[in-house]
Amino acid sequence: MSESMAAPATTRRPRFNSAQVGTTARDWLALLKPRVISLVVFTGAAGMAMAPGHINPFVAVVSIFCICLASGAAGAINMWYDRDIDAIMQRTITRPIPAGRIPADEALAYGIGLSTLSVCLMWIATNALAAGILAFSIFFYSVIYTMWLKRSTPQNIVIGGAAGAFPPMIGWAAATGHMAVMPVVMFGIVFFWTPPHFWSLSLYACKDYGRAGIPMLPVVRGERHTRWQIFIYTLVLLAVSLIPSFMHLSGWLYTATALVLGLGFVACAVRVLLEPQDDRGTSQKGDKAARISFRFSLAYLFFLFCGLLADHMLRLWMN
Ligand code: HEM
Ligand SMILES: CC(C)=CCC/C(C)=C/CC/C(C)=C/COP(=O)(O)OP(=O)(O)O
Repeated sequence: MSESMAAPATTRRPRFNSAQVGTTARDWLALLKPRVISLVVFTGAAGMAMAPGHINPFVAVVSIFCICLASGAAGAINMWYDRDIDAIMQRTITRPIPAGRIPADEALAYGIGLSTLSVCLMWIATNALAAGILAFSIFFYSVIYTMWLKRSTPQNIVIGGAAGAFPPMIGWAAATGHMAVMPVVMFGIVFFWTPPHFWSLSLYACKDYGRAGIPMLPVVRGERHTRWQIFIYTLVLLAVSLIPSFMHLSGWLYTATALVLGLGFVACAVRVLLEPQDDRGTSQKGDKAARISFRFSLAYLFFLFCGLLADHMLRLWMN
């Protein structure tokens, strides 16, 4: 399959509004990709908690709420734009727009409205830097990743992953009004975590992406190549995760956490690499190793940032 692919034709539906189809609150919530938000918000809160000085608790809660709103709003714009391919893929066919429970134009208005609200509220509650990075993250995910990269290159999530890596920087900026090395390192960790996170899933969602014409790595370069890329990126991630230790930004507790989790992730990647497969690299075990690697990726990021926070608190307490 070529790297530059035409977007699939948009599904045509009769015009209707959400009152006519009995849209529920659950549908509006689903548009925000709430489970993804939970981890995005946690990384943003971690960036804020790592920052020096004291942040007013009310401002902290409002800032975290803004990251939550922004991430959800970007997810809604993503679902609006991707409604044609979401209607083709098994994994996404029951989403509110392809299932006909929310009209596409209402989803777009919702996404734009929440985006505007989140950025304005962040600016009022904190500062221009935090609001600016928040606005840029929404733009990066909904326009650069969703509308451009996702349908045009198998490197889509490597570059697009930057969108999801900004929240620790947003949290830090909200607390301090400026940037520093630590939030940039946290950005780097999430950035290099994204490829093994997503490519693990893409190995078992490969047929769906192929059918929808999306040039994800296993569709374009094959599953064997993707297995190697997952392995290489987990090694790079292990190295990047140790930067806080080498730069004396964190202590032994974080170093031990990063080593244990990092080696665990590398072990998952080795299992993905060595899983019994046919000549094309397709698993003969129902993609068990890739499913484990995807689940481990979520636990990895959560516990790594827990380790960073625990280490930070321990050092504050010791001093
Ligand atoms: C461009 C970057 C990313 C891509 C392409 C990506 C892709 C995906 C996909 C396709 C899923 C499956 C969703 C489903 O089952 O419908 C998923 C799940 C998930 N992602 Fe990512 N992801 C990215 C970045 C992130 C980031 C930055 C975070 C958080 C820091 C994150 C957190 C999660 C979580 C928590 C889930 C599990 C959701 C669930 O249990 O349903 N992802 N991701
Ligand atoms: C503050 C802020 C704006 C943060 C943004 C956070 C962010 C970029 C999250 C990305 C999460 C995600 C599920 C991407 C998948 O999109 P996809 O379209 O490839 O996946 P899909 O096929 O499941 O829709």
